[in-house]
Amino acid sequence: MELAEIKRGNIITVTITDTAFGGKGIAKINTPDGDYVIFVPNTFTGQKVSARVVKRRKKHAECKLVEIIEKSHLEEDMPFQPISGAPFINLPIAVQKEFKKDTCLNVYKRIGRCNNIEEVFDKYIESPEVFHYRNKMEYSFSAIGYDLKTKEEFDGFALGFKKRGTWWIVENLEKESGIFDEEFENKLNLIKSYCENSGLPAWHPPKKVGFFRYLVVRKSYKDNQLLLKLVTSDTNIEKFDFKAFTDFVVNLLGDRLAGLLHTINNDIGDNAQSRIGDDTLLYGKSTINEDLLGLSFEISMQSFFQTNPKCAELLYNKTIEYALEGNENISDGVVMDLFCGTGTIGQIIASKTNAKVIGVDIVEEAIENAKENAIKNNIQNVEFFAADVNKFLFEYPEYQNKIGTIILDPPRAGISGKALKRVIELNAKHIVYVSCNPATQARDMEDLFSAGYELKKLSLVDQFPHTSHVEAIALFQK
Ligand SMILES: C[S@@+](CC[C@H](N)C(=O)[O-])C[C@H]1O[C@@H](n2cnc3c(N)ncnc32)[C@H](O)[C@@H]1O
Repeated sequence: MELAEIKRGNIITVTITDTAFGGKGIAKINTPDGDYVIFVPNTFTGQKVSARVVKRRKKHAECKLVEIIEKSHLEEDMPFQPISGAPFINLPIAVQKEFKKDTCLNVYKRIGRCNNIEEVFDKYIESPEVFHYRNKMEYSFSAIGYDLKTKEEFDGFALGFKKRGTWWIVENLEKESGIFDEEFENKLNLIKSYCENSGLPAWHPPKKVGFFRYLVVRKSYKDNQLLLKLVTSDTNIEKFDFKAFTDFVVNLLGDRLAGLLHTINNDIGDNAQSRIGDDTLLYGKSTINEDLLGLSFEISMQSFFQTNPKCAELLYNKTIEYALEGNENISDGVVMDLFCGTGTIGQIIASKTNAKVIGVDIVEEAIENAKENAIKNNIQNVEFFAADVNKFLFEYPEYQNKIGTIILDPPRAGISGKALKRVIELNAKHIVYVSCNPATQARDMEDLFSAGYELKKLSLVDQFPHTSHVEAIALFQK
């Protein structure tokens, strides 16, 4: 290929020769000035792909994957429908492990300037279940579909996942994806047909009109039950028979249906906000139960709960091991569980020690769940606050020098600079930093090192098989 073909908007064909952190495939063009590098996310060494150029720079270009033309020699055939959320499902798990481990450790060296990462690296924890491991899925409706057989777009009614690289086209899920509940996904087509036959239209993302928007499903592995939420706009809502829809879903899922919710959302964006709104309970209950490490958790639709619960037990075991390591006097100080979600980590620590534990999360529903869960688990030495972490630490300066241990588990974007500064001011001796994004965790390492913390141990957990994502647990001490 010629360098002249690398123009914004052009579709190019390249062979991937290497894979970088985050599942970014790399292709190269030889030029008299050295290699020109082309990045194509969600591709792997050995694949021949077509990709759209989205950014052209002097030495490299960023592209979006359009299609995989030829599989990599490393890939195997799988009986699942390929979806954009599981781009590496055809790669053996051992190959995924090697690339995740190598690229993550490299990020800690490059961004975190952590030159002894190999020495402090503790364990790569594999997911106990490689397939059907997720406990939550979000399916989109769209009036613009993509037929996987004819490889053509169609106007009509689709329910499934977004086509790679688009926010407006949906590929119908004709058979299960291999990462969520097999029985449910094989019935999704029936839900799609029911909705389509109602005569109301699927959402048209570019025009921002239509009725059916999302179907969100949460699964309890403990009870083998499903909690569903249908998100619609309110356009012509009076024409939709919710009673008949409820009867249909009850009939379809039988005892497996824990509850069915409906949410109206007229938000024109295509973000997480578009899935939330005031819920109406159409059937059953609005929460499901899950057991983790002997504790019981009630979870609502909005509350964060680790998406791979069997692997989360291993993640939490390692987190607790790090929190207790060289920390015999943990019960003398306060333990803070920042970004606590439904309070899982805080409750496990509280159940194993006499320490006073404080949990903070911004989602009020999650904190409500956390409080109820603590009562249910008969844990008294824990207190939960619904607040922004930064504001909470600002409003409660009295905790400074009283905190022995901090657990940090921020969302993918990481902790804000301001909040990290406040965490550092708390002057805790032990920080266990759990992260679903090693890049932002590595970024924050520099500040922790400058504040006198040393990275003692780091483990990676394969919470998300078949994606480029990996969870990391780092133990810092001073
Ligand atoms: C990765 S989850 C961690 C959840 C929990 N530790 C667990 O394992 O279940 C990140 C959490 O951070 C919360 N969050 C995001 N931004 C926040 C903020 N500014 N202040 C407090 N919590 C926040 C989210 O609601 C979410 O529950």
